[in-house]
Amino acid sequence: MTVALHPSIDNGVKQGSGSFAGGTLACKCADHQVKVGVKGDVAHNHACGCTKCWKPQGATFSVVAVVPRQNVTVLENGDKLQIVDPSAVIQRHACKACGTHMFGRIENKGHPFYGLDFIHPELFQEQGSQAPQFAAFVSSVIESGVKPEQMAGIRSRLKEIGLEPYDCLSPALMDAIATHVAKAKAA
Ligand SMILES: N[C@@H](CCC(=O)N[C@@H](CSCO)C(=O)NCC(=O)O)C(=O)O
Ligand SMILES: [Zn+2]
Ligand SMILES: [Zn+2]
Repeated sequence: MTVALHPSIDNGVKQGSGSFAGGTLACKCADHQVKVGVKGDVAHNHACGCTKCWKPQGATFSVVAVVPRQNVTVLENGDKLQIVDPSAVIQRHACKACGTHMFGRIENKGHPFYGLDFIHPELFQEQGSQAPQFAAFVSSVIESGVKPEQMAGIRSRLKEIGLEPYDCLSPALMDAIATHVAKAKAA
């Protein structure tokens, strides 16, 4: 049986249109859905194995991407949003009724990713946003109950669908973080 990672990638990674102009994210409630508008395409889309990112029922990984925070607007039913963990670096604003994370925001102005919000592209009502590019925090799925002996199968399935597995972020993002830290130290 094929290893299940996340419903949006289990049948293969669908490439983005390359011209996604943005759209609306909707939560999983049957009515009074929380709706969040996003301008423009997402960036650095990835599968994330960490315990903090929201996953749909039964998924092992989340699929999460970033957008400039000024491109994110709560459109409807914002009164249903609450911050999951105010002490986390990424403050995830989730629907109180269905638990779906609508956007994650970094409020620490010194953080390397300050200015970017984390969103889940599968919640777009529209098609065509950037496809996942890699898999991050892969070893962290063990913290959610995956057995260590399942990891070889998970990593090989990720590679099979074109998502290079990393146990932190991708080298490009880790380099960006280190560059920010080095500049902050030098200042
Ligand atoms: N092993 C931990 C890792 C959690 C973690 O550090 N997650 C990253 C990536 S989230 C999106 O890529 C992170 O930056 N977290 C900050 C935060 O969540 O506030 C675990 O699995 O919990
Ligand atoms: Zn909801
Ligand atoms: Zn994560």
